Amino acid sequence: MGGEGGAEPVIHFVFVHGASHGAWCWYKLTTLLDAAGFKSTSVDLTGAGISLIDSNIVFDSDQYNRPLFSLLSDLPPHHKVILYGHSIGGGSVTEALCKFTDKISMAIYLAASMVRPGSIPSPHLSNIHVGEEDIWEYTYGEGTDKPPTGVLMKPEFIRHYYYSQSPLEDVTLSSKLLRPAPMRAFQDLDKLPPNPEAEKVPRVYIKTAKDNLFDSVRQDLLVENWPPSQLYVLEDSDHSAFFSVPTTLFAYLLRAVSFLQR
Ligand SMILES: CC[C@H]1c2cc3[nH]c4c(c3C)C(=O)[C@H](C(=O)OC)c4c3nc(cc4[nH]c(cc(n2)[C@@H]1C)c(C(C)=O)c4C)[C@@H](C)[C@@H]3CCC(=O)O
Repeated sequence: MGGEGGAEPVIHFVFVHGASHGAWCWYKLTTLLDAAGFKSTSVDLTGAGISLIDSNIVFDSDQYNRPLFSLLSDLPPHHKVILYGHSIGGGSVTEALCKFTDKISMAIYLAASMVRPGSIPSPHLSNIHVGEEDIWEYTYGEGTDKPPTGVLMKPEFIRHYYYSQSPLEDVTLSSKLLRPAPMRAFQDLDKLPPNPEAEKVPRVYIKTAKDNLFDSVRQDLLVENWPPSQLYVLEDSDHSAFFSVPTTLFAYLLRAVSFLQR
């Protein structure tokens, strides 16, 4: 899996965050993995985390995903990784799966967008609609007469929708780190041509049962439309399992990858 040339192949996880989040959100899970001897890398997509780019000038999914694509294209020959995406980060995972199929041994989707390449995603899959105010705050980087360029959840809704079951310290920290997400980059995620080779890579879906943002019905719909090889349910998790149930998430991760070694 790792193929470093040493005695034991290194199992290497690559983590991809969802909207407004960054590499920082994986700190609990990567601490557990590193302590257990695995290799883990968390990326900041363009305009997220500590990326120096303003998300209002991220125009498409290729630009948004570039840090992930660079990481995958720089891997040594025969080195494969396990890609792990949260929420809309699942769209980035699927794009990477299609572009770098031979670099990926497994794709794991955590409460994530998992849409089969070549299919037309149902409009019911997402509750987030461009320009609607409600729980979202929009940024108009090109003027108010143009479509919005950025989107961020309003502070008063963050606890309920992202982190209802998570420790308060994580909510406090996240509230300071969330950044507007690049609307235009999301609009072309999940619009991929069919890719039979990418479909051969094993996929795992992890459902979050106490999720106030991406409810069970819509997660089930994704799973039904593109059945994964393994399905797990985190009964006590909100949308952000990396904060609310990190140790169960770690255990499921180990169980999921144990199927690769058989
Ligand atoms: C507004 C347009 C754009 C979009 C934005 C968006 N999607 C999510 C967020 C934002 C700003 C979130 O905050 C949440 C997330 O990543 O949390 C960390 C998002 C989700 N998106 C999902 C699925 C999903 N989204 C879209 C489309 C868009 N999202 C717009 C283009 C699709 C498709 C294919 O159209 C899908 C399948 C979930 C994984 C989460 C929760 C979203 C929800 O409850 O609706």
